[in-house]
Amino acid sequence: MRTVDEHLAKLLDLIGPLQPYDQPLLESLGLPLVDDVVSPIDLPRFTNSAMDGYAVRAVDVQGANREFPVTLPVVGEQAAGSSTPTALTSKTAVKIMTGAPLPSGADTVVPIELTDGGDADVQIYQARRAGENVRPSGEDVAAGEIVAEAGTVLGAREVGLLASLGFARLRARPRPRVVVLSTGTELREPGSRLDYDSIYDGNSYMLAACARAAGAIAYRVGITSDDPREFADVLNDQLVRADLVVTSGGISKGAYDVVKAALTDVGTVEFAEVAMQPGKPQGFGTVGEEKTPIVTLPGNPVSSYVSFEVFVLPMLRRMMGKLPYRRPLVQATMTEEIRSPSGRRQYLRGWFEVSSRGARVTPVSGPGSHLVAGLSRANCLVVVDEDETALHVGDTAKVLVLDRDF
Ligand SMILES: Nc1nc2c(c(=O)[nH]1)N[C@H]1C(S)=C(S)[C@@H](COP(=O)(O)OP(=O)(O)OC[C@H]3O[C@@H](n4cnc5c(N)ncnc54)[C@H](O)[C@@H]3O)O[C@H]1N2
Ligand code: MOO
Repeated sequence: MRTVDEHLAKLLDLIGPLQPYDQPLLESLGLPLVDDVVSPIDLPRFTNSAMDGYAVRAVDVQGANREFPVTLPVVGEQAAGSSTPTALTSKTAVKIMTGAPLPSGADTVVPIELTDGGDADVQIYQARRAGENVRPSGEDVAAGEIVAEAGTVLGAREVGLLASLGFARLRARPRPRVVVLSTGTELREPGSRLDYDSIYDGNSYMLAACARAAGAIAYRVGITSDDPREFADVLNDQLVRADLVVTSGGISKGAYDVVKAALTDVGTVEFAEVAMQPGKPQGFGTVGEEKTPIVTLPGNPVSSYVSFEVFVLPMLRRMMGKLPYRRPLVQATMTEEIRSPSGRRQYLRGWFEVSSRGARVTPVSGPGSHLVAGLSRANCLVVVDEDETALHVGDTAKVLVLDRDF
């Protein structure tokens, strides 16, 4: 049996980062930048007022108070976006709004609450220091400065900054298009009627959701039967829109293992056993003229989920240019004992929490790879290495905390 790490290395070899292109800014949310972004402008663009009030020279209002206000003539008004620059001479004031350019000659702004709010003349009730309530141009960003480095994953704050700098589009790698197929004659679409031995197709929904949560575009094709010909036809039809195909089921040792039957000796697909639990049977390779990568996951739902986490998620991240490829392991203290057979890396479902006592993890659900409700109650996977057979209360466990950005 090959190890998880050996298998993952082979999968990562199968694909590379997708070709970047200019994407609309909002579409690049969650994607890493391909290039450093250099600011074309200063931010603030121009020196402006932080308050609604009066732009003045600090020396002209020195010593002002409610008993002895300083009175100045109001020589103009400056609103944000009015496009007409104003200037101010000694011992005058310009009425100004928040965000409006500071008139030349002014060096401070007296908030309107500290004046009588006059239009022709204004009484100033409190002195301000030079620079108070003034937002200097370039204070935040200077033109020519690198504001975001290549590799930065764009979140809401970065998108806000880049829009503020005038970027409508950015070079980023496309989201991989993932075609998800589930196989099994026993499967039925949710919402349809069940026969006595049929079950609903949970996996194609779960895997499509996993792909979407990873930042990919998921095409859930749904169910194909255990007929290898039908599977091969559906697969061929889908290749045109796939950067990666992910299948579930039909790869173990049963009489109707459709994926294995259809893909053995086709393209470069190979089937292997990986020293992990769940997720022992695995397959991968390329199919079709374009050599589209395909990963065939086991049908047991928990096996499918864990295989996606461990193998497909790193592939999608590599295609998008996101680092690291693998979800980081964190340490947590076991609150209960767990046992594990040696020779296979175990991924046990757990509940991870951080409190004043530190990070702790508690096993959730049994180890059966059919226990989907148990899986849904977990928020992490406890990773027990191949050579470990037990973790005791108080031991430090390695944990993959699910659903977190990294
Ligand atoms: N003789 C052996 N039998 C099995 C072995 C083995 O080594 N020797 N390995 C077991 C392991 S481990 C796994 S995992 C499974 C993998 O089997 P397949 O990938 O071929 O999957 P299926 O047989 O098609 O299905 C397994 C199980 O999962 C259910 N299933 C399948 N698809 C879905 C779906 N879309 N939604 C919900 N449930 C699904 C299916 O009904 C089966 O119960 O093989 C073991 N057997
Ligand atoms: O290894 Mo299978 O993937 O346990 O259930």
